[in-house]
Amino acid sequence: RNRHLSPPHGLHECSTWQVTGSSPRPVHESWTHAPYCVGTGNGGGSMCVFTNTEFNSGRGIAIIGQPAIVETLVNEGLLQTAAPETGSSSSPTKYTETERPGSGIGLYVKSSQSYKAGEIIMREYPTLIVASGTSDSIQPQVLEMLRWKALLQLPRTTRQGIRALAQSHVMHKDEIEDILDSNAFTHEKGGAVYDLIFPEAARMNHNCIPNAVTRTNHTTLAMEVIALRDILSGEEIAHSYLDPSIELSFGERAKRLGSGWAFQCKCALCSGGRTRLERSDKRRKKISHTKALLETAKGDPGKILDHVQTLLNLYTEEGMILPKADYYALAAHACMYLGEKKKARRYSRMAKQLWDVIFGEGSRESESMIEFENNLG
Ligand SMILES: C[S@@+](CC[C@H](N)C(=O)[O-])C[C@H]1O[C@@H](n2cnc3c(N)ncnc32)[C@H](O)[C@@H]1O
Repeated sequence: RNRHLSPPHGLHECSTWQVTGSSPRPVHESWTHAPYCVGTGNGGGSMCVFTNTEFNSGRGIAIIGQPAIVETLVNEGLLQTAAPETGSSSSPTKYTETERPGSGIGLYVKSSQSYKAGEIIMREYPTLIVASGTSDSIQPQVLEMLRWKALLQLPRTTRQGIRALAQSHVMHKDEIEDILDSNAFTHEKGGAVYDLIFPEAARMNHNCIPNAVTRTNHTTLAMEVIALRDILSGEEIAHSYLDPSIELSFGERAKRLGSGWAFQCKCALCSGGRTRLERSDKRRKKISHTKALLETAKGDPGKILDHVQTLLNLYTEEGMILPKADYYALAAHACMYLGEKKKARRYSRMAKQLWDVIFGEGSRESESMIEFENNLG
């Protein structure tokens, strides 16, 4: 499916971002329009459009899905807004949308502004949700009609914002389907998959060496974009549409981005010339090879530490930040087995620092490193 891939395992989990507010309102009071339903023809089920135009200070939200799934989402707190979005007075933006040839609109840090590693760049609530299974259990024309119904029920500004998003214009696709394919973020929750439209976050371009990462709140399905490293004035804010924990060569990335999103990548690495690309491909191959060696080193902390240090150096040279967290943690454990407490503590802190960024402070991953340090004595 042509979607922003799910972030690497567990990345969507956000255990620290607590939702405040009262208990959810009854489901029947949640919508400003009567739910619009069609039978799916599969065992008498139905697929509906649920819309609340007042949600999120009048930006609105429309959801396409089976009533039971949507009811569960609402009961779990979907319609509670937990924290201000960026762009509000309490959270002004330090980035701006700029159009550049080759990659269209992207998000760039404003002049004399910057982000620190771990800083929240953007927080946004979804405006359109398509619940999983929807496309498998319903005729394409009916689904197309439901998508249009959902869009047309949204407030005009929101609708215009969604229709202004990028499209691939390939294969005479339906407009809304094309917008979803080019812009939706996928989130998994309770065995279901949701395609989510965040009109602002959707302006983020792909980069093969991302400086930002996204995480989605499990309850509200709001998305946060976090700086993976310091991002300076004028720099583009970009995340990876591909799973950054897999080292793909330039050719493989080009193939996946072409078939998934129908574009040729113009990020600094991909347009940086042959020498740079060849070096990167070689390094990524070496990373894969070292990972394979690591698999064979099980039970030998000395060897594990050697391979992990090689990997960490290669990731640093390549500018890849996200995959390092797991290896910092592994290095910490290897050092502990080798009796090198000081080094173990250092690696453990590096793992925690990165997991704080990726999953949030207080996340299971970050807490595990605190426990590790406590057990070190
Ligand atoms: C989610 S949108 C990103 C925002 C988009 N540039 C816009 O103008 O709204 C995805 C589309 O942006 C373009 N794009 C994203 N990353 C790119 C990159 N690294 N190089 C070239 N085009 C890119 C492609 O057209 C892609 O289908």
